[in-house]
Amino acid sequence: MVSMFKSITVNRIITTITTITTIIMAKRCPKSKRGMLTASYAKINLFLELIGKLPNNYHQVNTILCSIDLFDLLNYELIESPEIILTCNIPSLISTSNLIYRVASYVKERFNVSSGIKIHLEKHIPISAGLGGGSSNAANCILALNEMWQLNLSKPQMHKIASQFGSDVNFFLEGGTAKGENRGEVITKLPSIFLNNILLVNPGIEISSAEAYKLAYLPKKQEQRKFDPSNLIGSCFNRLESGIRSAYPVIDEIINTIGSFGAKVAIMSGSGSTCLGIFDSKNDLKACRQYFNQKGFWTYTTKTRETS
Ligand SMILES: C[C@](O)(CO)[C@H](O)COP(=O)(O)OP(=O)(O)OC[C@H]1O[C@@H](n2ccc(N)nc2=O)[C@H](O)[C@@H]1O
Ligand SMILES: Nc1ncnc2c1ncn2[C@@H]1O[C@H](COP(=O)(O)OP(=O)(O)OP(=O)(O)O)[C@@H](O)[C@H]1O
Repeated sequence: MVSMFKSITVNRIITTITTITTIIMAKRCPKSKRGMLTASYAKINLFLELIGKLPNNYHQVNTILCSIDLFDLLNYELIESPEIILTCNIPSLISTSNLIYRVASYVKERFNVSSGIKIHLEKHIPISAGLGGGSSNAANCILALNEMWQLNLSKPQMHKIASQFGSDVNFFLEGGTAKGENRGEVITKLPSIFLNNILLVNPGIEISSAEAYKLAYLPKKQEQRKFDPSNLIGSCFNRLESGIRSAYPVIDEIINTIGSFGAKVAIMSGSGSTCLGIFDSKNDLKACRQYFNQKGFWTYTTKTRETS
């Protein structure tokens, strides 16, 4: 009897040790994922000032970026064959110039990955619209492939890759609220800025970042604005806005109209063409949204997010 009791106790101890070891091993060596569905969030720029020109001819910026709850969906699936297959609900984005394809090809080659990947992009973020959709997808791809291909890349390694694919990609590796400096790729995380009742309006025109920067006025040092978090609403500003408002009267009209519906902030996001209004009153926002919907413009009601 005593010897039977002893053997049950020993078995229990062995089982417990085996379970604990399995959990520890699983945490250290996560199983390779076969598939993964992710959200790739957009951003708005609450503030963007031009500080000067960099030796590489890019503009030196000081910008405040916030993730918002508008997103594309990206589905990743491991495949045995070594290809990178990209599919998308918008056929014109199925191309080797898509940032997702470029990032995946680069990572595969740089880290000698033998397996392939099938990626499906379901696009909801308007394109060339100042909401960073392509950059967000690129960052999402770096983070996802790191897991799917078990690369164990550190955050600094991922940031190094990100900066090669655009000035906004580094922001999307972090998300939430952040300051962007240099050409935008030097990111400092900031305490989250919570903003609700944000209306996005896009008239359906695409504006490239290159054009927005080309049209911008570079202010002298004493004219440069500063972002003051204690005066958040009064600080919202975009130096790229006035050049675009002159070149595209529809953007000027949208910003004026958003203001006339009672928004406390009415500015352009990033390089445009999306404009945003921040409202105190939900009813004012609804009326404004309805006005632009009737004109056939794309609209979206959103809020800021703590992560990307
Ligand atoms: C407007 C913002 O979205 C604000 O967050 C970004 O500054 C733009 O980021 P992006 O679209 O990722 O831009 P990139 O792909 O890096 O650059 C596209 C083009 O925009 C111009 N460009 C971009 C960033 C920068 N700081 N100065 C520039 O002059 C350059 O002509 C560059 O060739
Ligand atoms: N995955 C992608 N999603 C959207 N656009 C992409 C993607 N890959 C490449 N592009 C190309 O990148 C260009 C800009 O796209 P994107 O939508 O990121 O602009 P944006 O929102 O103005 O970006 P930003 O705010 O960073 O200036 C377009 O010409 C588009 O065809």
